[in-house]
Amino acid sequence: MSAPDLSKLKLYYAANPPDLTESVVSEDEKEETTARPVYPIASRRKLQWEFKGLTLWLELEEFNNDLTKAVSDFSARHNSPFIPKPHTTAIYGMQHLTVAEAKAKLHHIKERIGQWPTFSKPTGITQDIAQVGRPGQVCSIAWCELTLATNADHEAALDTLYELFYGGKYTRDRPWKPHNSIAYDNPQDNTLSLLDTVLYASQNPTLLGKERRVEAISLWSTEGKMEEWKCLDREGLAIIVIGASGDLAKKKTYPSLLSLFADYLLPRNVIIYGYARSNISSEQLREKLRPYLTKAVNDENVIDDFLSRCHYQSGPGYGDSTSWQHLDKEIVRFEDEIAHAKGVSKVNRLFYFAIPPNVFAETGEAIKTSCMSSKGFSRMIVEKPFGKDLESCKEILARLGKHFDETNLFRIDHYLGKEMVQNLMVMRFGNIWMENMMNRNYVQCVMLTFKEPFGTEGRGGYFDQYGIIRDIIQNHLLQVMCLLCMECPNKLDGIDAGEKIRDEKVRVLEAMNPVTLDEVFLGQYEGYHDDETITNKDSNCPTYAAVRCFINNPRWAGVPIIFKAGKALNERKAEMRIQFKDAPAGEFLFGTKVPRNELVIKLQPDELIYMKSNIKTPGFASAPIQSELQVQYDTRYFEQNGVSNPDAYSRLILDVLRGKSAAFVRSDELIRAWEIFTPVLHRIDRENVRPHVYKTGSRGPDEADAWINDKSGYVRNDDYVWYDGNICRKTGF
Ligand SMILES: NC(=O)C1=CN([C@@H]2O[C@H](COP(=O)(O)OP(=O)(O)OC[C@H]3O[C@@H](n4cnc5c(N)ncnc54)[C@H](OP(=O)(O)O)[C@@H]3O)[C@@H](O)[C@H]2O)C=CC1
Ligand SMILES: O=C1O[C@H](COP(=O)(O)O)[C@@H](O)[C@H](O)[C@H]1O
Repeated sequence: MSAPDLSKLKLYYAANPPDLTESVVSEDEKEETTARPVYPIASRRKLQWEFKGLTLWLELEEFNNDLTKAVSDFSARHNSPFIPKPHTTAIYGMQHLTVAEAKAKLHHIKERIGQWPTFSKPTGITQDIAQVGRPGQVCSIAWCELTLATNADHEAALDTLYELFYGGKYTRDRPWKPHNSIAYDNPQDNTLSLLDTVLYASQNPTLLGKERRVEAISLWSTEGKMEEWKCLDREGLAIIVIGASGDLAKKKTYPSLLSLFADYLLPRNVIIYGYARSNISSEQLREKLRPYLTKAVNDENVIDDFLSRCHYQSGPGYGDSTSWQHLDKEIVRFEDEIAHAKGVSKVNRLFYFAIPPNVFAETGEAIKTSCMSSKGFSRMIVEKPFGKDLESCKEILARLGKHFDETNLFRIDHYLGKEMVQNLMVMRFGNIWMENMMNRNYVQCVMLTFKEPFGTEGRGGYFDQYGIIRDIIQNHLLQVMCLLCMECPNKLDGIDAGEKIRDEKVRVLEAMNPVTLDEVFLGQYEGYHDDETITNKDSNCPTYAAVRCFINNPRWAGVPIIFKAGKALNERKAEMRIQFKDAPAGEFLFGTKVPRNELVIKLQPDELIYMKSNIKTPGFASAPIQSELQVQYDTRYFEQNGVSNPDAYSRLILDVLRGKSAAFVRSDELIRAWEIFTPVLHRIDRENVRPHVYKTGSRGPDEADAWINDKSGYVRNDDYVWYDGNICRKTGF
């Protein structure tokens, strides 16, 4: 994101700050005021204020934790107290309600207000000093805030809140002035400055450049000084990683949870239980996870803190209700502990199904009967592939659907959380050239590629039953293709945006015919059966596949779509490649065909977009030469800022915690995806179709390139390749 346009902001600095000697301060502070006229920063007095009663805070959506980070940076920089949670205050200091009464009312907010209207981008930055506060508050403080605009929807929501909490006995001043305070300070030796805040905001563009949703309304006891404030309705979280002994859990799930934890994106009151059949101890699990965690976060203290919250329980099976009852008891014990020690009354549960699909349904059923939360939501994240074919998918849908509604069931496809996939909306619909060229008039073929340099590596128990089409193509590549090829949804934001996007994806799938066997090319790497976790030593399980399909709609009719995926190949790579048709002037103008334009959107290992384009050979020569228009994310965005992209799983797990479902797979998408692939998968199994053998570490079976070129009309330009992190010609420039 570019730096915000600060010229549009109102910058407000109190023109005539009040005379501080007239401040209304609390009794105990008065003495101190007269005792110490000058204060070195290091031994600064506490703020001169005292609040009373209960307060309602709106906790706003954060972008990579930006508000929390701003609060923390400012308090460190100014040696001022840390605001316990970034917030916009909705009601100050209520003294007419007991905590129990207020809590009871709090739980009616959802039904009365539903979703609080989204706040527009901040409209100003304010630095001011106040001596007398609002009801319940006696204070003298300086502060810096991001000022938010209010409108009729916000005013109406706030009216409802007041009515709920005051029963119409208290008339509030209109209009409301919502704001996010990022720092408080002592007025006497206040070191906050407007300029400082403006500079900080300009270096942290999300602070001013984004709309924010209200994620939670929390109730605080704001009695006394800030350090004594206590959240009365803070949420806790129990995460249950099912299949904790497995490959996904160690490589992706736990490291992503750690990243969220390190970035303060998980509640501090969090506990993580692993569950699987393997008989290991919690300590053994921690030791197994540690090497993977150190790759995600470079701070041993944070890792130790995280691991101290990780526990493990084994059981005889995933549908074993006794094991789930036992786990439930453990979680309840945790809930009681934090309720007692920290006043946390709401504890959500997040169940992560990192297991093969054949045990999804029994797991869900056992959780439903024995391990649901009675104190918060219970959400399920279910991995792909969702079933093995159409029939099993429908069975799992039905069995899980009986117990969990769509708002609590998240079918994850982590490719939807990758930066370059999330970028597709803007790429496709924010660029006029892209919108105009992405159709059958210009595009020769679309190719979606997944390559991995390792084989099954102990995952044979799962992989041999599924194979590469079910593992990668039917879900990851198909999902990416839908986003790349779909029509423009009429919304990207707001409550129903997720449905609108998924409606468009389903339309693409509905325009595709089921794949037939002659549209499929299969391969298996040499030595596949040597993995001891593969019991069928004659297995025809494909570890490589190329598949051709078409999207039969006016935009794409006749354009071959190629999916290509393989394990144990020469490199790790995932990309979308759109090859355009020949430039008509090429041959008659330059005497030779010029290479075709190709738009490549690379998901990994690094994020990159380039358009292979023809330019004149630099210097005296004039012959066309292929070059590239390129954006490399690392050098363009990340290196100089010392940041990197959040990983796909972290993004998606966060979406689940926030109840956002747009990047998850809806049941009708799934059914259609299986309708497209099930007939050919059954035929491969039934007829024991033998795959072409290829060498480990190669580009795949020798015959694959010719098959793909024949099926797609793709012209490979071997002169010009991606090599060692750079695009280069093998000869010449
Ligand atoms: N590995 C990865 O990188 C990714 C995996 N996934 C998906 O995650 C899920 C799990 O994959 P992954 O962790 O790689 O696979 P694993 O083979 O490692 O399986 C995970 C755990 O499930 C249990 N398990 C394995 N096979 C069976 C079986 N036949 N019946 C019952 N339980 C079994 C094992 O635990 P125990 O024996 O201790 O009970 C194992 O530790 C799959 O659906 C996969 O598609 C998705 C994205 C990436
Ligand atoms: O879903 C899966 O994905 C991984 C590859 O994920 P990536 O993010 O590293 O590209 C793959 O290894 C695994 O077989 C599959 O189940």
